[in-house]
Amino acid sequence: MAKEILNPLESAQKQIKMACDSLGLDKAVYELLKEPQRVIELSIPVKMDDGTVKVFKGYRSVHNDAIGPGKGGVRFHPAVNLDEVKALSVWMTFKCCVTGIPYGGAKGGITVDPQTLSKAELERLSRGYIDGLHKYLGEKIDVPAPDVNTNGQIMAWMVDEYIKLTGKNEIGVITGKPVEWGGSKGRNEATGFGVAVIAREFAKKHGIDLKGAKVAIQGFGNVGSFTVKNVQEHGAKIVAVAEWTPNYGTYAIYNKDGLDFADLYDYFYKKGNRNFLEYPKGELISLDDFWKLDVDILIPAAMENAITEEVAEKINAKMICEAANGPITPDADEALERRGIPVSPDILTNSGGVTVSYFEWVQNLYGYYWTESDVVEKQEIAMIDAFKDIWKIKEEHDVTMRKAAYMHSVKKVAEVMKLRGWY
Ligand SMILES: NC(=O)C1=CN([C@@H]2O[C@H](COP(=O)(O)OP(=O)(O)OC[C@H]3O[C@@H](n4cnc5c(N)ncnc54)[C@H](O)[C@@H]3O)[C@@H](O)[C@H]2O)C=CC1
Ligand SMILES: O=C(O)CCC(=O)C(=O)O
Repeated sequence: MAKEILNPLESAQKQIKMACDSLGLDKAVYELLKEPQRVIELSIPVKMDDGTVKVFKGYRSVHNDAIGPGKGGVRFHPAVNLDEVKALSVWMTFKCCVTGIPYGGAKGGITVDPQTLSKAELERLSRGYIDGLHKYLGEKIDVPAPDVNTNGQIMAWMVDEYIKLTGKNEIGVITGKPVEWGGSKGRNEATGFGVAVIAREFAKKHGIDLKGAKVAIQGFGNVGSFTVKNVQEHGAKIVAVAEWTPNYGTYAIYNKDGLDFADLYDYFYKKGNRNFLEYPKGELISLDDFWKLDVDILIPAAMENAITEEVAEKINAKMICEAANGPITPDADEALERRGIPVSPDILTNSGGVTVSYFEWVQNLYGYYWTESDVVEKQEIAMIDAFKDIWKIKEEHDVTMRKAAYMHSVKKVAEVMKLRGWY
C-alpha cells in the first residue's frame, strides 16, 4: 500500500492540483497557489514567572491576498509547525472564497502547550507574538483571529499590544475579540452555529432530517461544543462525544438515549473538569469504538488527520461533516468516496467562524454594531447560499462536495489573479 499523506501541506497541494487540473487552468495558477506568498517565522522570548527566559517558535503565513487582506486564526499548540501553518493558510484562502467574503487566506501559530503557562506568561507570549509581527499586520493587510487554544482574551491582549506599538487605534486588525471591546455578538458561537446549518442542509439532500438524527462529535472545544449546542437545537440526538486529555489520551463518552449540551458544558467548562472521564451520564468507550458507531452524522471537530484511511474503513456513519480543518487525509477521502459515505468539506462546513469574523471587521470599520439576531440571520443566509453554490457545482460536474468547493474557489482566485496581471 502506498504511504499515506499525513503532511497537511501536501494534502492541501493535492487538493489545489486536483482543482487546477479539472478546470484546465494555466500551469502558473498551480505554481502561484501551491505555496504561500509570505511566511514569517518568529523567535519569541518570554520572561517566565521564575525569572528565566524561554524562547518560543511562532509563525504567520499569508497564502494568497489576491482578493483581499489575509484572514485566519492563530493556534497555540505543541504540534504547530511551519507546514501545518502553511496548509491552514491555504485552506483559509479557499474557505473565504466559498462564502464570498473579501479576504485572502492566512494562518498563524505558536509551538506551545498553553496549559503549561501561567496566565501572566500566556499574556507575555501573546504580546510577544505581536511584537514580532505587528509590521506585517493591519486592518487591510492581514487580520488574525482565534483558533485552537486561543480565545477572546488572547485576541484582546494582541490588539492592545498592536495599538501600543503602532499608535493606531484600529481594532479591526484582529477579530474574535470579546464583545465588550469590539467583538461581534455571535462570533464565539459562529463556527458551531454554521456547522449545524450545513449539517442540516447536507443531511436534507441525502434524505435525512437533522431532527431526530443520531450524531457523534469528536472534540468539545469552541467548535465542537457549539456544534453540539446547535445540532441539539435542531432536534438531533448527540449519542457520543470524543475528547483528548493529557495523561490519558483519546476516549469518548456514549449514551444511546442522547447526551445533553447544557449538562456537558456545565460539567466540562463551568465545573472545570475539562475532561469527561468520569462523566456520570455517558459510558466511557475507546476512540476506536467511537469511529465505528452506527450514526447518521459524524462530525470531526478536533484536529487534522483524525480520519486516516484505516479509520475511514471502520466508519459506519451515513455522512461526515468536517468541522475541524483537514480532519480527513486524502487517502481516507478516497476510501470514503469508494464506500459511498458523503463528506461535507471543512472549507464549507466550518466557514461560519470566518464569516462572522468578517461581520466583526465590518462593524469595527464602521464603528456601528449589530444585534445578535442581525448577525445570526446574516450568517445563516450566507451559509445556505454557499451550500447551494457548492451543491450546484457538485451536481453539474458529478463530483464530491470537496472537489466542487475547490473548483469553485480556485477558479475565483485564479480569475482575480488574472485580472491583477499575476499570470
Ligand atoms: N475556533 C474557530 O472559530 C474555528 C476553528 N476551526 C477548526 O476547528 C478545530 C477545533 O478548533 P477549536 O474548537 O477552536 O479548538 P479548541 O482548542 O477550542 O478545541 C479543540 C478540542 O479538541 C480536543 N481534542 C484535541 N485532540 C483531540 C483528539 N485527538 N480527539 C478528541 N478530541 C481532541 C481538545 O481537547 C479540545 O477540547 C480546529 O481544526 C480548528 O482549526 C475552524 C474554523 C473556525
Ligand atoms: O475567524 C477567522 O478569521 C478565522 C477562523 C479560522 O481560523 C478558520 O476558519 O480556520
